Amino acid sequence: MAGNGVASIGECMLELSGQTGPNWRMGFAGDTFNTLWALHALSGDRPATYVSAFGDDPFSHNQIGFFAENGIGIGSSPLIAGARPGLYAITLTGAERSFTYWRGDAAARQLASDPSALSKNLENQALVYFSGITLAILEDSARNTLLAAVAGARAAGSLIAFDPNYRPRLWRNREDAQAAIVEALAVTDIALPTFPDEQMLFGDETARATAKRLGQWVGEIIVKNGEQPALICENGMQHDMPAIHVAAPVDTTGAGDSFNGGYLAARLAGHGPREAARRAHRIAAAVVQVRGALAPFETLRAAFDG
Ligand SMILES: O=C(O)C(=O)C[C@H](O)[C@H](O)CO
Repeated sequence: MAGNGVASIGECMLELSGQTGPNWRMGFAGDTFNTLWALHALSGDRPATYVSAFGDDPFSHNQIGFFAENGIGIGSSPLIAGARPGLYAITLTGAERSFTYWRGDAAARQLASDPSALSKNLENQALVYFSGITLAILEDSARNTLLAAVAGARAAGSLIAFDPNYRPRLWRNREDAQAAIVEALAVTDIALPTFPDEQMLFGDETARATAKRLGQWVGEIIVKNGEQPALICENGMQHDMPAIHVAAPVDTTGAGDSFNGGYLAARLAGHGPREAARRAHRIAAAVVQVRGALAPFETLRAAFDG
């Protein structure tokens, strides 16, 4: 029987954001963590676990401390001697973000190094979330371990949610990314792709084409498309859900991840896909108005409740 918890699997980095002159603000972020952050803010009664691997340096300690202060645990995730977190910096052109990474030897790459710890982390979860970035940072055999653990959680009754989140630079080639993402979709209940990513990776011409392709494997699909409407597909029914126009966005980092967190929180709370998408759009609109990927819990809660 699946339990009450929510777990997200991946890499949380050190984040440099909000550059003003030579000064940067350091925080913690990473796509799957950003989603868990919003999901946890909006479903605080559910135990939240960030499933990854961590180092033993001061930055890893601070990172785990930051999670704990905000009510997010790390379960049985490995702590690896001598390892440390990855780092990324946000550069803004207007509000549009681009990222520079230092992450090649991050501890998180070893998140599947202990298969039994990984499976244990996925026990008693109402929902397990992961992304294409989670897949991309793993060696082939570790990726197979991850997908087997996710399939095990699904067989035990957890709902599995997946965002293909394509980062070309993290993959050896396009074919590897396509194959791994299709394998992940085969164990997914709710897919949350972004149209421009799917267009880049699979050549889809429209969001509807993306939904049709993913419909081979997944019953519930939400195709995000920035400021364009999101396309919701559930059991063959399709709806366009308009996004919210933000007059003065400051930083688009984490908007899609936070949308996912809002959508999943709403679905877990019993809302249908359309109401979940409405709330998720409000969450994304709130997140583009703060610097960095994470908005304060109160901001997220106010947006969720409308
Ligand atoms: O790009 C990544 O791997 C990140 O996780 C950094 C950002 O937080 C993320 O991309 C925002 O979606």
